[in-house]
Amino acid sequence: MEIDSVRVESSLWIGNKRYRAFLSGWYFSWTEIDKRNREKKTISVPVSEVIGVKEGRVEIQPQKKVEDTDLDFTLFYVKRSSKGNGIGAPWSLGRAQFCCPSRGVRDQWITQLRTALKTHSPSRPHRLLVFINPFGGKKRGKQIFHSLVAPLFELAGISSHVVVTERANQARDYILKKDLTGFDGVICVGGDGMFSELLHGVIGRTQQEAGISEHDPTVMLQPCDLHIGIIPAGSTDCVCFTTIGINDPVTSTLHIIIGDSQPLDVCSVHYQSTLRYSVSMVGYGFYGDVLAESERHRWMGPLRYDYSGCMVYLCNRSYPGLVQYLPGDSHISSPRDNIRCLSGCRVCSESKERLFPHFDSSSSLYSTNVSQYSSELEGEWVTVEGRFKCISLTCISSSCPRSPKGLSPSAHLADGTADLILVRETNPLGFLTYLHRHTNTQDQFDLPFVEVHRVKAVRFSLPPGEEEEEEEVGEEGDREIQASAERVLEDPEKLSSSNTAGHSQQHLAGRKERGNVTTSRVKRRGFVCGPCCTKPRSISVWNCDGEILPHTEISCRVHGQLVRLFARGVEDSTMP
Ligand SMILES: CCCCCCCCCCCCC/C=C/[C@@H](O)[C@H](CO)NC(=O)CCCCCCCCCCCCCCC
Ligand SMILES: Nc1ncnc2c1ncn2[C@@H]1O[C@H](COP(=O)(O)OP(=O)(O)OP(=O)(O)O)[C@@H](O)[C@H]1O
Ligand SMILES: [Ca+2]
Repeated sequence: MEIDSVRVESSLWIGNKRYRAFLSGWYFSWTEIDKRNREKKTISVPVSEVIGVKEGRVEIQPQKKVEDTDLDFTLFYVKRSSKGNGIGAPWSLGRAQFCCPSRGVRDQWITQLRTALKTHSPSRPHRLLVFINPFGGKKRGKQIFHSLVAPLFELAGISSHVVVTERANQARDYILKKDLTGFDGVICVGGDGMFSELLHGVIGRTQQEAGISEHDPTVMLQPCDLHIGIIPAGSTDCVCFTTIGINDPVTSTLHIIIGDSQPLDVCSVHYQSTLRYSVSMVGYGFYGDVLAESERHRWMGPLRYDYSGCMVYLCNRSYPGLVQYLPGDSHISSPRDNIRCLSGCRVCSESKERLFPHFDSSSSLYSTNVSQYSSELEGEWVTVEGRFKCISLTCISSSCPRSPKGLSPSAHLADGTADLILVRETNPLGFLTYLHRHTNTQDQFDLPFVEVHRVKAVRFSLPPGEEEEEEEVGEEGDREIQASAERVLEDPEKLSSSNTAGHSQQHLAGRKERGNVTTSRVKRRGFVCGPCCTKPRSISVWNCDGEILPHTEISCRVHGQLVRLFARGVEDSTMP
């Protein structure tokens, strides 16, 4: 065995084949040598993608040693599959069982590889806090974690504290209130709703600790260090799909183990003092109605969205609205430039300096006392008024299995902007064409009734005469209205009988428990639509990452690179 300061090299055997193995710099590679000493196929693994090095011949699942000698060691690493879904390809656990010429060489290899791992992969997590939603998606969260994720964590030497949730918002509250010392990240096993809980917990906690009032829409929020990992087990899994390229639990687990880090833009959605965060979609009109309708059919599982999508489509509604937006810098990028945000994206990495001009890289601290208020909100607002089939705002492309290229295919994960898509009133065929283009290669923005803008902030209001009649109900607020809202939450069918002061209750078929419930009473006008809703309505609801917002007139603002995920963006499948 030859060892110098930059390179370790020796002959090794896999079965009866001889290999020349090298560890140099960032890579470990092994090349087959045939009987005539000719070099054949080489496998090369970046040290940062080594999952673990074990003595002996180790199998995983069940993790056990098979018959071996003290000449063997096993290397586990990230293996890329060539068969993808057209966007990303799954990763699996690669395994190579090497036999060394002597025990001394074996021990040297194990030591050298483990040292290289520590040096070249310093930001791996050691301890994780895992939340499993047993009811998300097809209700397979617990099984997915125990059969696919936990054995890989064990192999990589990661310990985890697992909480199986018993109610909605438990994960969010845990992160906000409990001692998180010693955890290097928080993981959810579930869908976009579970991710949203972690997002609210992590952002809220970071602001509390930094003494920042997150409810102030003008304040510069403190970026969060605690990484979030997503093991997909939900119905849409949009955030996982967009940030990794596939919704596959093993691929997500491997990204977590190697400590990948992907910054992500987050949109804050404000109405007076209420606040929600969104990453994948703030949608009004079609997507709001689909969500409201789908909550009535939760029992259908992931299919509820397709069923509700058809029902709402057949209703053919459009809604009046006044949209104002603050454009992003069109010199940097545009939603129609056909540049896809891929792993290592230039637009995103160049955004960091612009987003954090006061970042001190030597101490890794973000100085908020230089300017507590963001200059990002300066600029000229643009106003658009009209009737819309749907209005969607997305910080990322929002690709998902249903729509592999997403709501806005050229959106960036971490550029500090969101894409605002305005689909004006059109005939049913036109709207179907728009929807259908989410599933094929045609440009969904190349339609006369669709416009898209890259923005930093958005405000939505109802046109004069359609205003929302709001009445805020806080924790100490009007108990009577709150109780009536909760009745509606329990049984949306009660909508028609729950009129208060002459107004019908908003279509709130939402989740079981909400912090600081705020309910709005909204005038409903217009025509009575067909199959899915028997009530007249000219006001829709907002779908905020799968949560129905209790207000119509909202203002949104993008916070660039506010959180970090255990991900790296979509890898370019055209690269070798
Ligand atoms: C003709 C085929 C058209 C297919 C059109 C597919 C467009 C899909 C765009 C998906 C964008 C997802 C954005 C992510 C949102 C998540 O934060 C959120 C929580 O998980 N998910 C949803 O709100 C879930 C939203 C799910 C929306 C599903 C809409 C399905 C529409 C089906 C319309 C069929 C018309 C058929 C006419 C006969
Ligand atoms: N134990 C629980 N009981 C009831 N609801 C829960 C529980 N744990 C979590 N939740 C809530 O369930 C909601 C949906 O969960 P999740 O996002 O995991 O699945 P999904 O809705 O099927 O997927 P998607 O959000 O991708 O459409 C979340 O908003 C979460 O707050
Ligand atoms: Ca963005």
